[in-house]
Amino acid sequence: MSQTTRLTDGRKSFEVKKYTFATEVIPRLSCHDPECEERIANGLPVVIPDVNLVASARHWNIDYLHDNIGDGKFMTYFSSSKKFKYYDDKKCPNVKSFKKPMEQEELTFDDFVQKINKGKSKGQRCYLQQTLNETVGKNIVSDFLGFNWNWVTAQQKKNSFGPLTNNMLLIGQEGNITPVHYDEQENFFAQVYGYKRFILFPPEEFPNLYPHPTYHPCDRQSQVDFDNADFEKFPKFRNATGFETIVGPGDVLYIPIYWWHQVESIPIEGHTISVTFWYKGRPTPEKVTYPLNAHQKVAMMRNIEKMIAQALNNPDEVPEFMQNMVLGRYT
Ligand SMILES: O=C(O)CCC(=O)C(=O)O
Ligand SMILES: [Fe+2]
Repeated sequence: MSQTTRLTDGRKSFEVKKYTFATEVIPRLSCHDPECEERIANGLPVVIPDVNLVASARHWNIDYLHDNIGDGKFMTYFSSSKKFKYYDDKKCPNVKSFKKPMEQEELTFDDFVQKINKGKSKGQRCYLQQTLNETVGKNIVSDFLGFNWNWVTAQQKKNSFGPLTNNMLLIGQEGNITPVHYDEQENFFAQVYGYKRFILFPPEEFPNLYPHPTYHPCDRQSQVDFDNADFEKFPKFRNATGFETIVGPGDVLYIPIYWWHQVESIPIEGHTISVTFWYKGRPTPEKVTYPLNAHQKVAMMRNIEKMIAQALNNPDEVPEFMQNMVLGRYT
């Protein structure tokens, strides 16, 4: 029997799996609370329950979307486990031994609904992850226009975020897990339907979470499996300490750029619906201050890794090169 612990979204309480690492709770603060503004300005996560970012979509459910979302195609991932570990197709040739952890297919919404039902009998899970685009029907457009653009655009301006890159619609089956990874964008994550558990780690935790190399298809993902952590291979994972929360309908979680996150759809409402607001990061400041912060150092490591892989022009040569460069020399 695995151990469990209890977490709350501020209204309900949920029993969730207890992992090997300790966590603190991410604060839940009103959008009118100056501390909420401060956290966003300082690049710290916060759950905001009252900003009504996607209140105009509060009636979204599978049936409504089925009737209104239009005839566009929706990228859908299929996994024979609970985990949906993202990989970049373009980087697959870089690692010959790489086995794709999930399948992907572009489906109409109608096909997606049918696949959910069929997949259940085949023991396969689905996760729809599609940028909202111009193919959506007029009711969805109207709901979209009703998002709280005033608030989110004011945040973008105040915090000097770059442009909005996209709004991703996520529809997951209960129990689906997006394993721990970081993104290179700022994210206001809006929960529409059902509940999700978020486990976050700051960029300082990079050495404890052992990301795959940048040339690897699973770049930005941790190599550590929380359900089955290999402490021999990844000893510093013992030092990891995180933050966590549960978001429910109406909640917005600010996920700062380069913050690690694992996301778990809580088994309660059958499925979960979420919408992301992804923004490019702040521009590099004209006057850099030292010491660099963890997020700037991660960005620098990524650039150096990419430069080496490009200069060698052969991903197979990167591991030995990197090891020759540091092993036994900096310890
Ligand atoms: O909700 C999920 O399963 C993943 C979301 C995520 O990783 C993100 O919004 O950056
Ligand atoms: Fe993410």
